[in-house]
Amino acid sequence: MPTSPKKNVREKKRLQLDWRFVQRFLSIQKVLFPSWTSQSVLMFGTLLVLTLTEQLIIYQVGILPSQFYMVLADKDYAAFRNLITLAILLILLNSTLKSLDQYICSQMYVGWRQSLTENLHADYFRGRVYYTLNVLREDIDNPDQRISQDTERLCKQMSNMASRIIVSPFTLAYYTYQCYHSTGWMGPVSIFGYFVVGTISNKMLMGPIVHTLFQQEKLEGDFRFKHMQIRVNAESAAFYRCVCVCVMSAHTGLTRSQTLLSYSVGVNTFDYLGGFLSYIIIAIPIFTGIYDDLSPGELSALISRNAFVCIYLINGFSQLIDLSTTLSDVAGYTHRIGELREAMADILRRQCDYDPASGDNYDFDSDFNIHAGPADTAFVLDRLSFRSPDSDELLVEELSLKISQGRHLLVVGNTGTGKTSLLRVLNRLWEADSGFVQMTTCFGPRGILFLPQKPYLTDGTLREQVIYPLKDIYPASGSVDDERIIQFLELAGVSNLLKRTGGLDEKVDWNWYDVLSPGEMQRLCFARLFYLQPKYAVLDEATSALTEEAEGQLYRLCKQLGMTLISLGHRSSLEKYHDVSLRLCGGGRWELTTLKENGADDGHVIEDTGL
Ligand SMILES: Nc1ncnc2c1ncn2[C@@H]1O[C@H](COP(=O)(O)OP(=O)(O)OP(=O)(O)O)[C@@H](O)[C@H]1O
Repeated sequence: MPTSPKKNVREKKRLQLDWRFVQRFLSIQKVLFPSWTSQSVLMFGTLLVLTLTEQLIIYQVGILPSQFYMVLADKDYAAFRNLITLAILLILLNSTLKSLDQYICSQMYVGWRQSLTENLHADYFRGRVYYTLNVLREDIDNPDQRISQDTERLCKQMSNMASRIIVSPFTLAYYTYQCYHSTGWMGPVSIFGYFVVGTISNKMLMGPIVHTLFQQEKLEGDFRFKHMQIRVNAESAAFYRCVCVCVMSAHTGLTRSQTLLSYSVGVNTFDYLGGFLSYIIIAIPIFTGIYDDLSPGELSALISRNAFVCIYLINGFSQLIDLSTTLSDVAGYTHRIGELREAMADILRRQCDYDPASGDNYDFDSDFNIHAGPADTAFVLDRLSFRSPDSDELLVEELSLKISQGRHLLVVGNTGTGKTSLLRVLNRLWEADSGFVQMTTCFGPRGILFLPQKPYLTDGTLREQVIYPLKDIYPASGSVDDERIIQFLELAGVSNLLKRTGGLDEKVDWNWYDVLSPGEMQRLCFARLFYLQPKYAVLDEATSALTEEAEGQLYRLCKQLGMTLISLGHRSSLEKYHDVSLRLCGGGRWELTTLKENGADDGHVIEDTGL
């Protein structure tokens, strides 16, 4: 028996910098760097060359002061002039390289964000993954936020880290050598020891940050979602006069900044102590008399050079420690995105027996197992039983039924008895408990089209509303189509929209949901149905906001256009447009009855329209 998706809720583990983070991070890197010849790899290589060159220049700039000490002590004017020219050239070169480095980092950020978003979208919009994630799974909060904001922040942080991480091994190795050369083993050993102590204390302070970031992002998502709900349902909320979007996101922001406070005290202390350590290291060879034979000018030059080398080495380590702040953010975002990817892969494997890692293309329609069968049949249901996701009680038990062309079916029953759920099972949004659904017609504008209980409108022009889900003007010859669309808008009773929108192709600056009344929305959906003329129209209380008279007109039109109707509704007035009635009685029980002959009711509404 298939398990309910809601029972898949995984136990929440505390997320941190662990092996799971490494696995998730590497799997995201495979998306960002798909092959050795990919653009990201090329950019990364260029960045490596640039940052290394930049480091060579920085070294030259760093030892300039020691050369200045020498020439000033010797009062060598010609050498001083040459040194000034060299300094200006080096600084110009350095700033150019730095700007190029920043440019490549920002390009990498854009490229990474695009690749990762496309990769997430590919799975999110494959089959019915987005439905399962948003409606049925409770373990993945705010998938939309993970795809938009978290992806953006992850890519931004990684691009910020990129050049620093690339260059670290080289600078650390080079300056360790230079430090050893100037101070003997004491210098590098004390700096390494200092780094180890700093790393251990940072790791301890950083642990809670990854988890708080994860929690904060979750609450940020909930916060935005609440605002979005208010935005979409502003009028209903205003009637209730009860709007409360709590300040939860601000609250966790506070918790996180408290956690960050102790952490940044650690990082700052490490940075400042590092500055002093360099002088202690340089002081040792001076006080032990190693440099006693040098003149004051030579000693100043040496101290300056040594100070640069030691401070740069300490700075290299400090930067690594500073990077850990960014790393904790990267870990938080990586967990959120990694978790989403794993959940999507899991849904795809369960629902569609498809492995996204295989790289094959997945055809959602093939998922419906369209069987060769009688051409005049849409569904054959054989002993079908199903329940709602978080319930143990069957909504419908062992339902056997054939839905065929020309035999209009009305599904009735009390609220919550499972009428819409039957459609969900037919549409494979929910798994059946047992039994079998055989489909012989495909979903889509020409096969079976659903008009859901809540009308779905796009945010485009009036034409786009009518032709939805088709995207292009259909058929190719636009003018004929315009006539059809206008005629169907008239027949559906919403031709006034043409005036309000200013034409079929005028972009409107209002939200369709805010300005159309529920009845207008339902009528507009009927115009869509007339335009698409599917073989089967599934109408889920599609006329609930209309009068019985308007309902009658629209139903008769659908039948005259050759559609077979499968309707869900409460009104007894609907019976006269159907041949069979399926009553869901609750507790799994159902009754199938044949309704009396209704042909006489099909009055002529479309006369000589050529439709
Ligand atoms: N996503 C969901 N998760 C859990 N339970 C759900 C979900 N959607 C619906 N249900 C439950 O399944 C049951 C059947 O719902 P369904 O929408 O099929 O009712 P209906 O017969 O169409 O009712 P109505 O006449 O009000 O439209 C209800 O108890 C409902 O609360």
